[in-house]
Amino acid sequence: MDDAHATNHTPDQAPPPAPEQILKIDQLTKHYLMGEVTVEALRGATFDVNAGEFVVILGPSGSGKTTMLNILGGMDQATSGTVHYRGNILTDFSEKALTEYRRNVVGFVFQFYNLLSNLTARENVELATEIIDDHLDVDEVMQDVGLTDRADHFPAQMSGGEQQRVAIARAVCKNPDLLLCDEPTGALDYETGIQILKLLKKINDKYKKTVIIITHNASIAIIADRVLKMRSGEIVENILNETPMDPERVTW
Ligand SMILES: Nc1ncnc2c1ncn2[C@@H]1O[C@H](COP(=O)(O)OP(=O)(O)OP(=O)(O)O)[C@@H](O)[C@H]1O
Repeated sequence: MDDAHATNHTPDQAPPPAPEQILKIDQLTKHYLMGEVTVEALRGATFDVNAGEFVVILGPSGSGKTTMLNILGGMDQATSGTVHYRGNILTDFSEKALTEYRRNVVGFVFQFYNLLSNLTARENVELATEIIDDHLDVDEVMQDVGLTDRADHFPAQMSGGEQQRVAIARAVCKNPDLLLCDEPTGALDYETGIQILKLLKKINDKYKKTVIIITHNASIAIIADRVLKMRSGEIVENILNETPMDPERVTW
């Protein structure tokens, strides 16, 4: 090969780096024993998630979405199969390692907010940061979620959408690697739900957090980078979306 060929690969022409994998889920099963009956909540679910992706897991009631999210969040144990988190085998973690994982890696957003009612919005967010060394700035995150003016209000003085914003601020402020959201718009009206989806997209863009949303609402899928469809404990479709839409385009 002559010199001209040897310099063929300029930085401009170099192929883009392979996406960094954050989660690798392989043949995951979860069985619940209910008296004599075994409920198979997960039946060999298999998929990967790349760092920074906005993922929507879609499925009807009972398809195993919450079970999946709880295992990915280190809150439940799989029956068999593996979950790798950045190359570490989460499904082999000790209780101590799982506690660290829940504390430092995962931010959780629940359908019904789960705020402490005797603390203000700001105090709810601050409390979550107290156990974290490298948390984000509380004021900046309160501003991101549009709640600077409501920071001193108690949950009972706030609308559902505002309470969900506090819950998102609380999860994001921990500076987690993974933001796991269980039906985050499920308890909200349409307009408020869209605002919450916009906020989650903003967090995904600004802080480069990997966001996973589980929902039965198929309309939300258009905003995702990756859509995973679940049925009866299995991933039946894994769709990469090259052109995710703005949440304003979602209708239901
Ligand atoms: N703790 C439990 N004990 C026994 N069975 C359970 C438990 N948790 C979930 N299941 C069962 O596992 C299956 C999957 O439930 P899961 O909550 O993961 O589904 P889902 O897709 O999140 O449903 P939904 O959208 O209604 O919340 C269901 O049949 C459910 O009844």
